[in-house]
Amino acid sequence: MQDFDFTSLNDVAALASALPGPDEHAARAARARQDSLTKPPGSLGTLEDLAVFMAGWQGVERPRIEQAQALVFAGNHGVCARGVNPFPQEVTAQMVANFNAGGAAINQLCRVAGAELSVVALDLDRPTRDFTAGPAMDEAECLQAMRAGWEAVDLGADVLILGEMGIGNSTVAAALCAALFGGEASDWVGAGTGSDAEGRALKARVVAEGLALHGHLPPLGILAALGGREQAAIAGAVLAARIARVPVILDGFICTASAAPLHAADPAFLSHCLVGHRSAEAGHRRLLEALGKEPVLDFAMRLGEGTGAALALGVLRAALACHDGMATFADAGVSGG
Ligand SMILES: Cc1cc2ncn([C@H]3O[C@H](COP(=O)(O)O)[C@@H](O)[C@H]3O)c2cc1C
Ligand SMILES: O=C(O)c1cccnc1
Repeated sequence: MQDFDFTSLNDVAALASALPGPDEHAARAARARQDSLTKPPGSLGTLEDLAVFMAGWQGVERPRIEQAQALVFAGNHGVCARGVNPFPQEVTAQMVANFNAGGAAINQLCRVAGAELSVVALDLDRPTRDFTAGPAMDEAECLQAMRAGWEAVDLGADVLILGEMGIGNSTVAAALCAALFGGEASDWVGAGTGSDAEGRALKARVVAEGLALHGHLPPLGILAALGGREQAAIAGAVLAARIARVPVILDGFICTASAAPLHAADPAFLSHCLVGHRSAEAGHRRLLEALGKEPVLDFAMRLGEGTGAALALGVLRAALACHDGMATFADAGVSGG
């Protein structure tokens, strides 16, 4: 893959005109294989669609997952000065230490699902600016974080799982969604780590202030002005994977919202992305509708870190095991319908 110099957000948006598509020939061959396997056609439902999706992006009839990369990006947010976060901001760095020690939920789920986890902490001691006072990041800061995400991607991976850690970022995600897709601030605000009704009302007021300042910007301008470093890094990783045709599993509300500015710039940017689960965070249902994506799982989870995406990797592996390992009617001597 050619390098990209990240000199302007306009250049990033312009990448949309030269994106490689999935391999339609491989996808058709995979669909035909599904129809030849020893089961009534279509009876494995979404497992069949997942296998065909993977075949298209990997460009082979029988896709494999030998190397699954999981990336968790962490960042800190100036908007925490507004009191939108029940937990203190130090928890971001403390959780990064916990990830590195193997003690978080994402560590266990990656181990079970067979994904190799890397954590990328982005300037945790230098939070972004409070978006109700000005842009959270300027263009150069946003591009730098996007580049960090891009460079973290293993282009040889068979699938990429994305997650985030950043105290206060449920407010950031709500602001991104409201600016990109419209509606009231309160439509997108949820409990996050446990904000009560009063806390959620404060979050909605803060998001509305951010919208009034930055809501008019183009999608990637919105990412810079309302997002944080881990949101920009997730967008950069999604972009690198898209260009290298590495399929991606996004996580919950916050991870999906981080990729949403790319969708708003051009929906083709996210055509290689599955969403691992529907988070219990209030805005995720609405966001998935805006993106036109059905999640793999709906498990009432609302943690972040990439946990829902890692869990969905197990389903993806199951889909490929059936696709690859099942006998055809001809092989097994089973009579067709
Ligand atoms: C111990 C702990 C572990 C976490 N792991 C993910 N998050 C999640 O919660 C945060 C967003 O919620 P809010 O906007 O309410 O701060 C993010 O860091 C997200 O990844 C966590 C939060 C906590 C407290
Ligand atoms: O769905 C998410 O991404 C989420 C929800 C609440 C808190 N942290 C993350």
